[in-house]
Amino acid sequence: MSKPETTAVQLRPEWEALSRHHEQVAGDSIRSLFDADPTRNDDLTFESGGLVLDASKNLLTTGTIGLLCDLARATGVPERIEQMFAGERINVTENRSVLHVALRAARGERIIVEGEDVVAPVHAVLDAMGDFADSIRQGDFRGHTGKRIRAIVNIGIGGSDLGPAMAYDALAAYSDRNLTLKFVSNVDGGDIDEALLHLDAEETLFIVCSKTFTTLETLTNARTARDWLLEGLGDPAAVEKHFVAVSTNATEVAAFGIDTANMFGFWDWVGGRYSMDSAVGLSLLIAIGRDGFADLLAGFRAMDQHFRSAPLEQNLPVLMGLIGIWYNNFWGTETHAVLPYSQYLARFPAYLQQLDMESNGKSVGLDGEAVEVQTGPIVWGQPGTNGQHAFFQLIHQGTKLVPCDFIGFLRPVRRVGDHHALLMANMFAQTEALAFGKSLEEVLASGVDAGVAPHRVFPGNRPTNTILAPTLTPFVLGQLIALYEHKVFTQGTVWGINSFDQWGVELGKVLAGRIADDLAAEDDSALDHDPSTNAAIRRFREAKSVSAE
Ligand SMILES: O=P(O)(O)OC[C@H]1O[C@](O)(CO)[C@@H](O)[C@@H]1O
Repeated sequence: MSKPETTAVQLRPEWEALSRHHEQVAGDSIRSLFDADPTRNDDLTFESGGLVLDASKNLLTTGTIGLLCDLARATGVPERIEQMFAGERINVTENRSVLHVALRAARGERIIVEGEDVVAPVHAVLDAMGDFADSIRQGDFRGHTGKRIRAIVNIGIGGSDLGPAMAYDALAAYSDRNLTLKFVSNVDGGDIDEALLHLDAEETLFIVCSKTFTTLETLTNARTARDWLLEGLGDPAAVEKHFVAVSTNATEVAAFGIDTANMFGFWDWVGGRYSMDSAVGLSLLIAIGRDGFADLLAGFRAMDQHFRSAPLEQNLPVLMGLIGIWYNNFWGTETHAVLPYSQYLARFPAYLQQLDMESNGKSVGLDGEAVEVQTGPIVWGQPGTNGQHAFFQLIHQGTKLVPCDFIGFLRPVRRVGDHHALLMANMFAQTEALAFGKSLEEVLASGVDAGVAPHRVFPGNRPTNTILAPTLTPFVLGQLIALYEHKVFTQGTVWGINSFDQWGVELGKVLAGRIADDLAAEDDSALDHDPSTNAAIRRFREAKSVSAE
């Protein structure tokens, strides 16, 4: 691996300029910023394809945005965007291109990587997925005993689970309600046990989804699913009609016993957490149909084009990335909350946790040296209004500064009474309360007892982004996901890290393999872990021998 020449970001004059700027503005409040410039939201509201970002309830000015964009230019964000779209091997530790943007390129577009167009094969797989989905939705594809497929179980984990699972919930209103979809990920047997509880083997299709097809959880669950199917149908030939695979690894798919004719492929230039718009989205495509999936891809594509072409000062993913850096690196915040005001997006924060934290949870730079600035934040969140009744207390009155993204929709997916207006009233109220708070004088003036008054003060000055979209459609979901994908890339570029590997997950996997052997071994004389781990293994072995008696 060649080590690029880089300047540590904290040594750049643009970083220094931001540090000085922070000292100058640290005493400002969001309230004082609005007092000084009552129309600042006009200058701090940005739009792309109907998606609106109002960044005015942040601890920043247009001057801050200018300085942050200078930093982005100095660290090569525009060049890195071009390198990604051109298929350069920017994932240097794995020597791979990073081309999830090719997954949503329009039919007929060409992206040439090492002499080969990658867009035509993408559309060949999409076409095969669409045909397969049609045959299931129309009842042409049948199970081993001739019954229609009515339940689909996606078996995968991480990027092979979170994306389709999140999007299936998000787009439930667009899904074929005659089909039941389940997502099984955890190696905890309870996951698959519960998922299979009310399913009929004759009507169930398993999609075994794994980029590598070597992942312990997925293969363990897939074997359990196969046993369950064979127990139900009694004929090994049934596997062919009830199992398909999504993978880059045909050899392992065949070794598992799935005919590679029933495999939907993708490529090593698609990272797991960037893969939901590849064949990894097969379960989703079956649920929402090929047109729905095409709309989703069009939404991704619209945001890709915006990211590639909009000036940095107007570029939504770049701005969200830079605002995150402003808090993470200059205000010292540790976490970032994502708060969708949509029950359909309940799993969006969990999806973003992998996208963001697996991408930017790094402490070594592209040059192999330790990074000396803070990198990726801890990402967390829950849908509104539920979060309000759980952890918003801390965001309003706690000692920690938590920058938040509030995501809402102008119209509901389906109107149910006046729920939507109440939902959105809450979202707007929260961002107002967080920004402007309620002073001691205001609390006292409202007649509150002086002894209790301090407890009822809202300090305000808590920063939020407001993201508004017309309504939650497949297109809008695609825009939102791509918005966050490119935000993460922007941040990784400024910090000088590789957002596309995940070596940090490996050690635990290796140790788990060794410990699984230890748990199954005849005796514990060979245990060679630390004393605490050895003791835990012994406790487990003892409990096992007691329950076996
Ligand atoms: O799709 P696979 O190869 O089963 O991997 C699943 C997940 O495991 C990880 O490698 C982390 O362990 C993720 O990056 C990936 O999305």
